[in-house]
Amino acid sequence: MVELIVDKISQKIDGKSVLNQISFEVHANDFVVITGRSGSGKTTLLNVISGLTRPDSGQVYLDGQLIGKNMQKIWRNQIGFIFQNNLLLEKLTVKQNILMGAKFNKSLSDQEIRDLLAKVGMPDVDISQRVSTLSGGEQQRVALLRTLVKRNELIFADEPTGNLDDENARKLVEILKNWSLAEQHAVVMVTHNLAFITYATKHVAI
Ligand SMILES: Nc1ncnc2c1ncn2[C@@H]1O[C@H](COP(=O)(O)OP(=O)(O)OP(=O)(O)O)[C@@H](O)[C@H]1O
Repeated sequence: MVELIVDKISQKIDGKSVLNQISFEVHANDFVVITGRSGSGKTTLLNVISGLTRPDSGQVYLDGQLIGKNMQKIWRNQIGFIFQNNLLLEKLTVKQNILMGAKFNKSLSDQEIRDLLAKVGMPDVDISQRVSTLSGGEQQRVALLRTLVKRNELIFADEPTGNLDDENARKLVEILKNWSLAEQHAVVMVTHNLAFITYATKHVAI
């Protein structure tokens, strides 16, 4: 079971204090929601806790190990990422895009892919159609599945609902939340949408 400890992270950018002594812990099943106004430092914090940038002070530990260099192996095995602009390969099909995630783990049968699509409210989609023919909300759900099939114990999501209308945004967050509960996995989600605090096991306001 994954354990992430964020310990007194502080960061200045251009002399301005962006993060000030931020601490929280993430355990299996946690759904951590990080909120803050635009420019408050949400993405900066996510970059620090995922090891992309070093903080001015403070530490981040993943399963007792200090996060720092050599993160690639950890990303592949333990951490999945979801961003606002998930880059699907537009010329490839729904199935091919989802399998790109699965290749890190195991391959999936067509029926398993259809079952996954049904779970995210897309039971009738043709898995051999190009993703470019799907709506923006559908593409975002395919991108979410591509990450989920990697079966990482921890997912970092940076404004994953950014391009979606309210209804589709809520659906996507519910999928993530249900996945976290069902698989005992953890999610750290950055959002400016305060409505999503209701899904949180922990709320970090910055
Ligand atoms: N590379 C950089 N160079 C200069 N300033 C930066 C850089 N990256 C971030 N900043 C500044 O740091 C602050 C925090 O930025 P950050 O992107 O973390 O905010 P955010 O909360 O994610 O914002 P948003 O919700 O608008 O995406 C902002 O004032 C931003 O202008």
